[in-house]
Amino acid sequence: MSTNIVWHECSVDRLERQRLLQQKGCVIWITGLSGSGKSTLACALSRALHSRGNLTYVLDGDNVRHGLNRDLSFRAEDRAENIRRIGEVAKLFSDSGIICIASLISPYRKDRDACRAMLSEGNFIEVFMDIPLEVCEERDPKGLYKLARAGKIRGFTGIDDPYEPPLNCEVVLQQTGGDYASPSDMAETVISYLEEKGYLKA
Ligand SMILES: Nc1ncnc2c1ncn2[C@@H]1O[C@H](COP(=O)(O)OS(=O)(=O)O)[C@@H](OP(=O)(O)O)[C@H]1O
Ligand SMILES: Nc1ncnc2c1ncn2[C@@H]1O[C@H](COP(=O)(O)OP(=O)(O)O)[C@@H](O)[C@H]1O
Repeated sequence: MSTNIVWHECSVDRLERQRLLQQKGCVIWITGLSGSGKSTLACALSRALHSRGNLTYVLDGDNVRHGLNRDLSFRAEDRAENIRRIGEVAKLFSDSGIICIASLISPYRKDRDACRAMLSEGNFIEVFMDIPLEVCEERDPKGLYKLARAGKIRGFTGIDDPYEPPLNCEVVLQQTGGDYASPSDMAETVISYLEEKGYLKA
């Protein structure tokens, strides 16, 4: 525990950074099962916003586990710590004025809500990839569901570990008609939300 520490204020503040970037910093938190399309959406969204002149940064669970979170496993306490750390880093990015896109399973509602509580009202935009387990399992791009079904991976989300869907999130992406929206259509849905809420201007 850190004790005897005092916050040091800097004269260059969030508003000035946002004015420089002509946008508002925020966190877009993409949650969903493995294979639901979180990373694909994160990259499509980052690309689409970048093309419009908006500065973004993607924090992908898989990628952050290669460095900052390499010491964490997939048991509940370690997932909670993974989410907490990514939440704290995302908060710093949003304070810098950047649109931070965090894409990680983040299976527990309590952990996601704790990240929401770190940010000011409105600055945590939760996006739920509402894709059924059967579809994710059918996609299985890394072959992990197959390993989990064979008992070669224990505690795999959706198979023998829980996923708690959001109850009240800002954006839900799901099947429309008989088909799934393309990643770029999904990115446009999120961008429309950001535009409507005024994040894409200072
Ligand atoms: N046991 C278990 N359960 C779920 N996922 C597993 C597991 N073991 C490894 N993987 C791979 O790790 C990726 C998920 O990492 P995250 O940091 O997003 O997970 S979490 O938010 O801490 O739950 C996840 O990546 P995505 O498929 O992109 O979601 C998997 O490739
Ligand atoms: N909107 C989509 N429609 C159809 N397939 C998709 C869509 N988004 C992603 N995919 C495919 O689903 C698989 C999993 O996507 P990925 O982004 O890696 O998911 P996650 O990060 O949630 O594990 C990949 O093979 C990807 O090409």
